[in-house]
Amino acid sequence: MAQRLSRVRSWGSRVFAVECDVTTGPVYFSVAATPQGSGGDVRPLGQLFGHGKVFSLHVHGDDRVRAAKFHGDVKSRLSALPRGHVMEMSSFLPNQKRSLVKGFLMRVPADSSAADDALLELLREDAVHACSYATSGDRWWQQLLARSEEGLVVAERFCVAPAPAPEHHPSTLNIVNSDVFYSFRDAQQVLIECSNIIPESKAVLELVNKPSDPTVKGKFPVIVIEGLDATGKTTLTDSLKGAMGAVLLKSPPQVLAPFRQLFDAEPPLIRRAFYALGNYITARQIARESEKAPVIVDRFWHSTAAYAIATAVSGKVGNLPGLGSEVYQWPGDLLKPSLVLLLSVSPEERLRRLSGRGLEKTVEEAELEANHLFRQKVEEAYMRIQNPACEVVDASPSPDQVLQQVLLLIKSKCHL
Ligand SMILES: Nc1ncnc2c1ncn2[C@@H]1O[C@H](COP(=O)(O)OP(=O)(O)OP(=O)(O)O)[C@@H](O)[C@H]1O
Ligand SMILES: Nc1ccn([C@@H]2O[C@H](COP(=O)(O)O)[C@@H](O)[C@H]2O)c(=O)n1
Repeated sequence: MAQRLSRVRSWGSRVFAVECDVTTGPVYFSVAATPQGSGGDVRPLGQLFGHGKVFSLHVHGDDRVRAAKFHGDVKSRLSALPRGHVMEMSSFLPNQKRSLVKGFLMRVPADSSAADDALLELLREDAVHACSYATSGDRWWQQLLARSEEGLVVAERFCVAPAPAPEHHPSTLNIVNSDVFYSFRDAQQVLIECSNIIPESKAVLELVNKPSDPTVKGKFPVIVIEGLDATGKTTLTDSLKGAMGAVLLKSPPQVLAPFRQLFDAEPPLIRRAFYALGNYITARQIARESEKAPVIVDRFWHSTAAYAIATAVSGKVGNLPGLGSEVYQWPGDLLKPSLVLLLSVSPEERLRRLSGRGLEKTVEEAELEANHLFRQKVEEAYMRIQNPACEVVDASPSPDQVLQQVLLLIKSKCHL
C-alpha cells in the first residue's frame, strides 16, 4: 500500500473538488493524516458524504494515454451501476500546473453491493485509487481501499476538512498539452504514444510528417471563418470563394476525413491532438495556395482551442482561464492567418438553422444544443484567443447581406 500511495505525490496536500452542481460550483475539501482544526463550513461535506454509500476513484499513472483511456472506461462502468449517481471529482495541488488528476465521486444506496463488486474489479488495476467515506465523532474520514481475500478493506484513513476555493478553477491546471497543444511536436508526441493501441495513429503521423515550413504564408490574404456549427460558415465560405476567386480550405483537411470518426470517439487528450495536427496539414496547404490566390479557411486553430477549452473547463463561463492567459496564445510554429472572422447568431436563430438543416448531429453538437453553458464557453473562449484575435461578424442577416458585410471587412482589413 505504501508503494501505491507513493505514486500519488503529496496525497496529504491535495485538494479534492467535487462537481455537485455546475451552476453553484464544486465543493472543495482536503485530507490529512491527523485531525486538523476544520475552520470552515462542514455542512457541504455532510451533504456530500452523508447519503447512502459514497466512494471516490482516481486514475493515476505515468502512461497518460493509458490513463486517459482507462478514465473513460471507469466512467462507463460506474455509470452503468444500478441506482448510482456519478459526479466528476478531481484532485489537485493548488496553483500547481499539471497536478490535476481526474476522477469520480459515486453515491449508491446503503444496501447496494454492486458498487463494492465494481470497485474490487477496478482495483485490479494499479492505476486506480479508490476511497470510501465514513463519519466518526464530528469528523469525516476518507478511507483508502485495497483488495483483500475478504473483499474491500480499509488500508489507510485521512481526516477530511473543508478547503477554500482556489484562485483558478482546477480544470484550468492541465489544459496545456492535455487539451490544447501549442506546437506541432507536442501534438505529434501524443499520437506517437498512441501508435500501439490505435494503429491508425501511424497513418495520421505519416500524413503530417512531410517536411516543409508551415509558418510562412504567401503574398495573398488568408481569411479564416470561425463560429459554432450552423452559424453559416459553409454558406459564407462558398460565396467568398466565388466572389474573391479564392481557394477554399478546411481544417481538419479532407485527407483526415477517414480517421475523424475514430478519433472523435477517443478521450480528449487523443482527440484534441488529432485536430491540432490537422491544423498543421491545413497550414501547409494554406502556405502553398496563398502564393497563387486569396485563401478562405473554414475553421482553424480558434475552433480547435475554443472547443477544447470549453470542454475541459466544467461549470460556468466564469471558470474559464482569464483573458490574457497562456491558454489563449497562438502556437508559435503555426501559420498565422491575415484575418479571423467569428460568425455570431443568437441561440434561437442557430437552433432554427440547425433544425432547418435536419442533418445528424455529432455528440458535441447535440451537447451545444442542450447545454447553454457550454455554448457560452465556446463563444467566450473564441473571443479570448489572441494574436490573431477574431473579429465578430453579426451573421443573422440574409446570406447575401452577410457576404457583402464580410467582403467590406476583408477589403478594409486586408488592404485589398
Ligand atoms: N445568413 C443566413 N440566413 C439564414 N439561413 C442561413 C444563413 N446562412 C446559412 N443559413 C442556413 O443555415 C444552415 C447552416 O448553415 P451552414 O451549413 O452554412 O453552417 P455551418 O456554420 O457551416 O455549419 P457546420 O459548422 O455545422 O457545418 C443551412 O441550412 C443554411 O442554408
Ligand atoms: N479545426 C478544427 C475543426 C473542428 N474541430 C472539432 O470538430 C467539431 C466541429 O466540427 P464540424 O465539422 O462539426 O464543424 C468541434 O467539436 C471541434 O471540437 C476542431 O477541434 N478543430
